[in-house]
Amino acid sequence: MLRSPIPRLCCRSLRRPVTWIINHRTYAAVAAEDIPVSRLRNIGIIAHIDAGKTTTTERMLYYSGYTRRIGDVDEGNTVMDYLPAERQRGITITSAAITFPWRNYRLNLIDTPGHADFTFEVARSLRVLDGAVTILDAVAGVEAQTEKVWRQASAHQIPRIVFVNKMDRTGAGFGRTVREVATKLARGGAKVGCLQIPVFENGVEGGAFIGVVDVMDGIVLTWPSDGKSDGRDVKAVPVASYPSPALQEETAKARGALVDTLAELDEEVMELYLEHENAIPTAALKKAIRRCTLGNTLIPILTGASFRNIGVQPLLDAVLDYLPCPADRPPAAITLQGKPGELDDKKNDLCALAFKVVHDPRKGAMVFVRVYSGKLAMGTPITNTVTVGEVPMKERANKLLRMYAMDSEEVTEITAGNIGVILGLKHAKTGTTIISSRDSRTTLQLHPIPTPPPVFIRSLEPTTLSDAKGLDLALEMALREDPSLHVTRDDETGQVLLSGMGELHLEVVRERLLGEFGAKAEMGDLRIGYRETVNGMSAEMEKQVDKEFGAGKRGTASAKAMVEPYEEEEVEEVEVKKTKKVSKKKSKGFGGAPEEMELTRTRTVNGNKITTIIPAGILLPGDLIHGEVHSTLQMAAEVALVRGPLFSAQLHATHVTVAVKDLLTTDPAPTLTALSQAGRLAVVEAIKSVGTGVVEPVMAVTVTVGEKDLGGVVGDISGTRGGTILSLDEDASSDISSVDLDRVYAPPDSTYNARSSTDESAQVRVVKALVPLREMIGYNKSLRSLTGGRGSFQMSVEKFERVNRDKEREVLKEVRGGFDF
Ligand SMILES: Nc1nc2c(ncn2[C@@H]2O[C@H](COP(=O)(O)OP(=O)(O)OP(=O)(O)O)[C@@H](O)[C@H]2O)c(=O)[nH]1
Repeated sequence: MLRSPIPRLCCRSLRRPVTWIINHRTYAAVAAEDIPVSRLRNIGIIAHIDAGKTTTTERMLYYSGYTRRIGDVDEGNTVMDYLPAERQRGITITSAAITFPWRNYRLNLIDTPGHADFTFEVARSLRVLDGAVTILDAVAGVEAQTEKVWRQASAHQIPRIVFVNKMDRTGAGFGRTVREVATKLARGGAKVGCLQIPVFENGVEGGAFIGVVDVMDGIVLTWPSDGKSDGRDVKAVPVASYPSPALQEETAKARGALVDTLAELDEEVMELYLEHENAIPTAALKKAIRRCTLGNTLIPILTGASFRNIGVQPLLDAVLDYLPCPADRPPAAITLQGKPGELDDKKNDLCALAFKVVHDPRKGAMVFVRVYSGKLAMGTPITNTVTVGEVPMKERANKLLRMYAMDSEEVTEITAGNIGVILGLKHAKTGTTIISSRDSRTTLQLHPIPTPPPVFIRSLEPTTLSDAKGLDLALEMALREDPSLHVTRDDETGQVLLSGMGELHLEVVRERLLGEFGAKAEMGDLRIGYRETVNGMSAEMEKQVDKEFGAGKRGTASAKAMVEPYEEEEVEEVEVKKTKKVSKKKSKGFGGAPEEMELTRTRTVNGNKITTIIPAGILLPGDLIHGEVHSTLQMAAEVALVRGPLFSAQLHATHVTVAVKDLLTTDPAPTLTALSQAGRLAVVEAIKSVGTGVVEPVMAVTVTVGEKDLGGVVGDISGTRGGTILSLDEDASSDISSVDLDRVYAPPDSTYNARSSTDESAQVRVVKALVPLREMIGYNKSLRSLTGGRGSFQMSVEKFERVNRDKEREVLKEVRGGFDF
């Protein structure tokens, strides 16, 4: 081990907490529009449900001077959880964005939900964040949803710091949690580094949790433990003068281990060590911590107890010191003309991503954007870009806001690296890329935000006929806000079917439709979102439509279609191909020469693949462009796939090929309408000709139980419920074997506080399994009786799977009724 004694303290380190006092000058400095990008931090707070994300965020707002009192989740008066449904339940549902100052930096912070039903909310926030703070409960350690959001953040290579919260609770274990981070979260050679160790009343030995040691600066930071303090009165004492030799010894060990880790990860530190031996300047080490964190090779770990107002200010410092500013991040990935590339953010052309839409009763649709390059000025005409072959939409950014959770401030521009809100947009929705209308790159797309497939359905009916319009309006708002919500209409019953990610998701949607959006409707029981899939490959079906669409507007077109089974792929793909040469023809009334080659476009939507074809030699009427014809066929196929012939369910894992056969009229609008109908009828016919079977959602289930309940829980899942156990205890995908725990530094856990690792009944075991959603009905109750109320579980959809004949019969019987979950 490299030796690194605690540095001799300079006055600067002792004065540090003074910078935690925010005054009005600091506020004005960071509110300025032209704040340098290096002083910006776009940060997310991510974790398992109840880890303390909102509690921590509320302290951050208080210490920054943004609020004058500390919001309390349990009393339902937080700034961040402002929806009535959130305050009532004490959980976060929608990620709130807030801007506040710390030192002379501006932080844009997003507090994300921890419940599995709202994972999409986390996914869309991660798209626009530069760094994240992962909060862990020191008693529960690394929980299932933390692992999930951690993986999501890893996919975007987002640098993270970990905050081990709730150190005041009995059973808290900092060392144990650090080791869990090393085994469950650290991937690809990344290492953990304790930037702090906890301080208890009796030093390291035990008593109440009162503070932390800043391992780098060698300062003990303590907070009053009387329960009355708001946490501003922090005491800073050099560890060398702190009356606990054990704490001094532990701090030296922690610092040595941190320097060791840095030397392993960072060449500069290794060189400095050779040069200075054991007196590497602290400033150089801190720079190395930043480099390694940004490179995702180091996971810095801090600790505290937000509820007791302990440890939040140093966490804010760490956000500034170790998490990236927008300029530290790699250029955003884009596609231009369907080809992948990187955004040139040095160019001053506007490029922004709409990552969230919220309907405010007074302000209307608020479109949250992150600006990646250039600047968005008030009143700018903007273009919502499209994929190849679609028509871009122009709108105007009438008003711009900077958000303070539910409050806002009007601004004149939003510059690169910043997050803000546009008011007055009618079309932009979650995932839309926005550029200036002067820019010709209308196919420039920042990577889309994928939406997960819905697995639960509830029907919805207006209370009276006159309430139908209000319900439609409310649904329109809900859909633009929440892309993980899907709405279909049952033509036969006139019912609206809402589908979503889980029971809680749909319940919250219901409350918002009826409460906030003022709809009057009855909601049916919860049902499983089964789907249909085609039984095989169909023959080519042809349909012609020859109709009058409005006075004198005749449209005649024919289309042909075929369907076949398809293995689902994860990412949306766009592909435009030209094939086969043919001779040219000209025809009066049609827009110029026919295309010489067949044009093919392929997309995956909703677990299905759709190929649209304009064969060579087809003449387009009027000024139609090929993209419009492709989009018409695409929409026709999508509509046909909404309802299968077996029980009117959404089709899944189906590849549709739909082609223009003939466009026989010269007026573009009615010709396209005729083509749309012909395309839909041809696809419906093709699906009917092969027939369909039932596919069911299969869930990834994580159950957390005590050691003594493990056998019963596993037996129930693999026996009664026909599930497949993937792993017992640790995450199957974690590379535990490659982590040498002897080389991971973590301080010993105080015997007073920590759960003993030999106490079998208290040992937590994690079961991971794949179980059909149908078999998870009533699981809440079963788990409660199997574990005496001590077990908990989470599930999210993993895949859809074809069911066998017997089960198909049962499902068909069942889809007419509801379930009691
Ligand atoms: N003892 C203790 N309790 C805490 C601490 N931090 C948060 N809590 C409590 O833990 C519960 C959950 O806290 P939240 O802040 O709502 O957790 P969250 O992670 O935001 O939860 P979701 O938004 O629902 O995912 C609340 O009852 C808090 O009072 C802490 O440091 N110590």
